[in-house]
Amino acid sequence: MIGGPGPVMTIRGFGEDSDSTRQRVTPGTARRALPYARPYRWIIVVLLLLTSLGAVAQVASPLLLKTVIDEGIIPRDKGLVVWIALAVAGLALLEAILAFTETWLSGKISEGLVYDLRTQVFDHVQRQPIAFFTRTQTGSLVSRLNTDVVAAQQAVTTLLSQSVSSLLSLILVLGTMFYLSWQITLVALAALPLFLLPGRLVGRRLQGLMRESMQLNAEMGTLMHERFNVAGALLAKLYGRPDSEKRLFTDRAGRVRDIGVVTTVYSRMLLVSVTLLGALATAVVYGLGGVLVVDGSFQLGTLVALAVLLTRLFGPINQLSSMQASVMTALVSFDRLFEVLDLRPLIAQKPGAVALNGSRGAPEVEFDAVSFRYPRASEVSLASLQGYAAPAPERADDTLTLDGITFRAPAGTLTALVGPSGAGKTTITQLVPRLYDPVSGTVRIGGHDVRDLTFDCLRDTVGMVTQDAHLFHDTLRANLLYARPGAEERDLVEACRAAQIWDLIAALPDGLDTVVGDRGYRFSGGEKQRLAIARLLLKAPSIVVLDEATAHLDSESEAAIQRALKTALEGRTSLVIAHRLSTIRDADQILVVDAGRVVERGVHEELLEADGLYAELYRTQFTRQPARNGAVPTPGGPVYGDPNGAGLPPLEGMPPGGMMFPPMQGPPPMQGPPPGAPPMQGPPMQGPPPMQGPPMGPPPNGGPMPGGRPPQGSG
Ligand SMILES: Nc1ncnc2c1ncn2[C@@H]1O[C@H](COP(=O)(O)OP(=O)(O)OP(=O)(O)O)[C@@H](O)[C@H]1O
Repeated sequence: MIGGPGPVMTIRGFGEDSDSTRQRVTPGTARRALPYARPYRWIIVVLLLLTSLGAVAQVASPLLLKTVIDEGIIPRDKGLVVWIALAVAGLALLEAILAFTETWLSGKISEGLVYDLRTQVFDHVQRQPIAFFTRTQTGSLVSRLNTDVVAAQQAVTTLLSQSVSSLLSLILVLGTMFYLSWQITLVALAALPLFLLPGRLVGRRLQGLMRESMQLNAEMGTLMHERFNVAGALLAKLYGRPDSEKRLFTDRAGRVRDIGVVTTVYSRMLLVSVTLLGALATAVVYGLGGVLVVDGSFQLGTLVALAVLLTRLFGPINQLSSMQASVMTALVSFDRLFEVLDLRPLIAQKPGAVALNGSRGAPEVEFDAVSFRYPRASEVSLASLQGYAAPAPERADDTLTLDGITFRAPAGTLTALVGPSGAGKTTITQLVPRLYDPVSGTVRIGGHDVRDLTFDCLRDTVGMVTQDAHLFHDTLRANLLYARPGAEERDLVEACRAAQIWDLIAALPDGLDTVVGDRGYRFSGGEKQRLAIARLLLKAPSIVVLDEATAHLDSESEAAIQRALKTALEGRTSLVIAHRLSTIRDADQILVVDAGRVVERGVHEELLEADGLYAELYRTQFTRQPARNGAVPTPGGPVYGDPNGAGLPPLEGMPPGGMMFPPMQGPPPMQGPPPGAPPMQGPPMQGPPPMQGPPMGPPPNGGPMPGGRPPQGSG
């Protein structure tokens, strides 16, 4: 959610959305919640026994009080007084032991429940497809795992520790009172329905308030989450204004405060009304009982015992009536958790899914008439997790993002995807590891429909490096081991070396134990991508899906990434969203994607010759700078660095192989001097600094491009 400049933007959050907050608890929620107590049934049985024993102890002490007054103090029997005093002390000790054991047992149950619910929800959420996460607010999701889980647990604990003991206390206290004085007990019983009324009335209101409060807390959490991660903080620093940011937060925190006040008032109202009723009933007992004692039809000890019993009668009633309210509010939390648990992952592993035979080398990737549209929010997520209430019902947009994509990427070859922005290149690559499923057509790996393969197999087979490679806020080592937990130190070093990042890591004081900042913000874009390549190399997948960085990199990083990629793609079936000249030149096939379709396909020269979209893209994307003297690379003409064009001079204005940028004004920089030329002193004039790494110019012998793709089978 974004706070606009100036006055706080009106945000249609869930606080104002009646549907999501006033919604009643789904019928059957309580029945569904009960099985969560099943694993603890034996502890629950012991707990119930102990609480029942506690209830008996509660009734025993007023009876001892009556005995000590009527049979010990008034008849002056010192021996009996001492014995009863000892019994009271023993009873107090027993109650203390019971209370301690009950707390321990109920703690075991409640924390166990929190653990069970959290792990279940976490596991369920992590199985959701990527579309779920693109639609969901992280803060709201985290709130479900924190606040709702705890609220749900509190209800179960309250129910367990209070329900049986309160009910038993009520019965025992009433029975004892009846035995002592049926008249006074009848008066107390007459007041009983009054005690249940506030719980019933306030409980409903509390339920609504609870749901709203949870949602407002989640909104506040989301805001903090969004603003305090590095990307959000950066955006806020660059575009946000501290005052409007503060106002936005103050607004949300204010709503949390307001609802907190109302909730407290309602909860307190419940307690106060029950206490008031209790006090009124006690007054009746004092009045009625006192008159009976004065009349001599009642003993003093009995009146004292009745007064004490009465306080123990209202305690359980109070608990029972507030329990009703707390269970009702807690059902809201269970309901909100079940809502998440009921969300069936749109992409799931098929029963009987198979794994590929890993020993057969890199498999082929095939798209067969694949069409795709991004799932609608309602298909993958929950309105209450998306943070905004949709202003209107979601538009049914059935426009296809991909329309009938068909191609084969033969085993061990490089397929480059090029096309205008928004054409669908990333979408195509996301169908290979099943981040999404097509709406029609089939994506195959090694001849198998990807929907028939196990998730483990897909994870092992397909490695993906995105432009903005994510790193966890942990050590470099932990980030690398995430791809292959069992990797040894030398494997890590080797992968880092191959990814051209080892020198940098070795130079850090803590080496591999350096902690990466939030989302890898400690490293530059180029460094992060090389770390991601190292992670990919550790995983050693047989299919590589790569989105080349579009960012301008200095020539050194560019060359380093290129070398890293050379290793990463070697001997693997690769699908690369190409932004580099060297990639499209070295590609075994280029697919030109436009508006969700493959509009051209072939190799570089063929496509240039066809003078279609590719030739246009080539001129605009790959050779941005107008050439010297206004010349542009000639479609179909000789290509600098082309193995077949050995010895041909570079096209004017075109950077040497592997370099998309920068534009050249002078002769192409070379790492080494051209054959026969005197060694170059200093950087070349007017051009970018000389490249480190593989020479960027055409090889003198007309062989394959250095830094480019090795000949088939070399890996
Ligand atoms: N998660 C998503 N939900 C809905 N639509 C999406 C989603 N991701 C992408 N799109 C849309 O799908 C279309 C294709 O996007 P895609 O990212 O595949 O394009 P691209 O060719 O990779 O573009 P670029 O070169 O700019 O990265 C775009 O119109 C985009 O707006």
